[in-house]
Amino acid sequence: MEIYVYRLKFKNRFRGLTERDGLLLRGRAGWAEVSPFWDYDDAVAATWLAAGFEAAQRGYPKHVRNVIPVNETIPAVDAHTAHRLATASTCGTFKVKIAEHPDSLAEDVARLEVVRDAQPNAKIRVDANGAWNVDTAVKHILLMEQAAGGLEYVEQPCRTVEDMAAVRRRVEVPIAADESIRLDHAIDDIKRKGAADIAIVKNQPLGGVRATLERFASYGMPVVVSSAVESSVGLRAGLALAASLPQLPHACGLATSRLFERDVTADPLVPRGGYIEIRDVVPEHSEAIDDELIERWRLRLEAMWQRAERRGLVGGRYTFMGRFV
Ligand SMILES: O=C(O)CCC(=O)c1ccccc1C(=O)O
Ligand SMILES: [Mg+2]
Repeated sequence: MEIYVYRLKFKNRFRGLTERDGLLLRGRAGWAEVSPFWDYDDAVAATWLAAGFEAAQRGYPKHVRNVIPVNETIPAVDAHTAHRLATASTCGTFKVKIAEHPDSLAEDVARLEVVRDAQPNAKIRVDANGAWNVDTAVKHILLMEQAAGGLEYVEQPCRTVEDMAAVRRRVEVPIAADESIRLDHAIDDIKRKGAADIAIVKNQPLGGVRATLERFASYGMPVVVSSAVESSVGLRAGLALAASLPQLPHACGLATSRLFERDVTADPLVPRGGYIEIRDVVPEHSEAIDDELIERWRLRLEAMWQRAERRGLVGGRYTFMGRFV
């Protein structure tokens, strides 16, 4: 297996980041991505590695559909930019990032109003990334529901399962769990406490397509497959997961390629008419990468590979090829 480092630039700041970097794996079955964020430790990163290793060596399980409905992702940008992004989109569902800083309510409301103005018939969902306490969540959700003229769901309004459950009892808008699943692996607690209506699932943090599919039956609620803002190589794995689920009642959060200035391919996985068609992706581009970043990835890969090997998630040998060109 050959492993390369890639780097891409965001058009607008996303999750506080201006760029995205990670590893591209070429295995027996094809290309795959491993791109844990830098704030994750080696134990967490090993699970992300398992997802990419499996995809590169074994490919993906059988699909039950070839096109995946997706949401447009509107980052926490100013109202003018949000309006432009929403107008340009062919998607029937919009996910609007909100609550990016403590005083963001007025900006959040304005962003939702312009998205609704640009897309009168679309479904709109919001993602608070766990920012609120229970009272703030209840208050803001009601205001945002008004601003958006209805919300499909609110993703992770509070950080803890208890608070999510409390909010869910007090608002009618459905609640989706993301960080509670992807970081805390608390699906059993979510079910026990009645904390969510929908589960957000992400391929890399959950350890790959097969591991996530196996767990799906026990979730007991609809799932939405979302990206970890990967390159099109990583998005391809998310599409494979969405394509293998027995039911897919909601649009998936996989339309994130356009958040980059330029993807790893000139033919990226972007929606047409609100759907992404599934196909393999062969990378041919990365932004320039300095030696220091290459060295950081080389060391991190060694550490996560050791961890994953001890857990029986990877095997054999790899060749670290350095920067991808
Ligand atoms: O779901 C989407 O539309 C985009 C993906 C996304 O928002 C995201 C991307 C990287 C890390 C966290 C998140 C998140 O859903 O919170
Ligand atoms: Mg989220």
